[in-house]
Amino acid sequence: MTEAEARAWVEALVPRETVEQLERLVAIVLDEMGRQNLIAASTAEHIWARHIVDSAQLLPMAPDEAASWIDLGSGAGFPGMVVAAMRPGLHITLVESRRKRIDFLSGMADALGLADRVTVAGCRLEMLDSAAQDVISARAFAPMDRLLPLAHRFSHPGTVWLLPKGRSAASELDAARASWQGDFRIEPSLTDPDSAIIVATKVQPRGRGPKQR
Ligand SMILES: C[S@@+](CC[C@H](N)C(=O)[O-])C[C@H]1O[C@@H](n2cnc3c(N)ncnc32)[C@H](O)[C@@H]1O
Repeated sequence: MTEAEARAWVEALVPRETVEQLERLVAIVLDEMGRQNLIAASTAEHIWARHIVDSAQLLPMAPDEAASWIDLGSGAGFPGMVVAAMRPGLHITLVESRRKRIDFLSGMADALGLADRVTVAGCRLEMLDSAAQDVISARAFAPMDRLLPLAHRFSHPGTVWLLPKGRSAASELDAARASWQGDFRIEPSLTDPDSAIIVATKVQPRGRGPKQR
């Protein structure tokens, strides 16, 4: 997907004000790159395809009625801040443990006018109080067999898990299935033929009955 195609894809999906908000997000991330390594430098020239659309492509996979979303290891705000900009009505928690990135995310939420719907949880996920969420996302955070035990306490029986992965999607899923059950599927990525998104629901440890909300 070229940068022009990526922008056109976004423009077809959201109103002009949201596109402008995403333009500000892009400018803020690129400006911060002089101070900290938020995204791989090689991807900066392709930020609309590699980061904006790569994040936004999760939205159609999330239920329309979702009201809460937690993004694990948000880094520069991908995918969580993009989702917050594109889906009004959602409350999003961005979990990030590195001080400079926490400050960056808080500043960006303020600058984009999203601070009332975005909570930056500036701590390690392991330290965050449990709170069930309708959607859990995590891009480049941890392999599934480490992520599911860490994050399962943020789920309820209807939670949708959206996990962008590289080539490892199928092998990670196989490994996780040894200890976890649920409805799992792998969706192709729009932005990279070598990548995929694991979509999961009803995730629970093997051998345990349905978890009560
Ligand atoms: C490889 S980066 C990915 C960032 C972003 N999701 C993306 O795809 O561009 C992983 C991020 O997770 C954060 N992180 C790693 N372990 C964490 C933990 N246990 N709790 C919270 N954040 C964590 C790191 O500080 C880093 O910003």
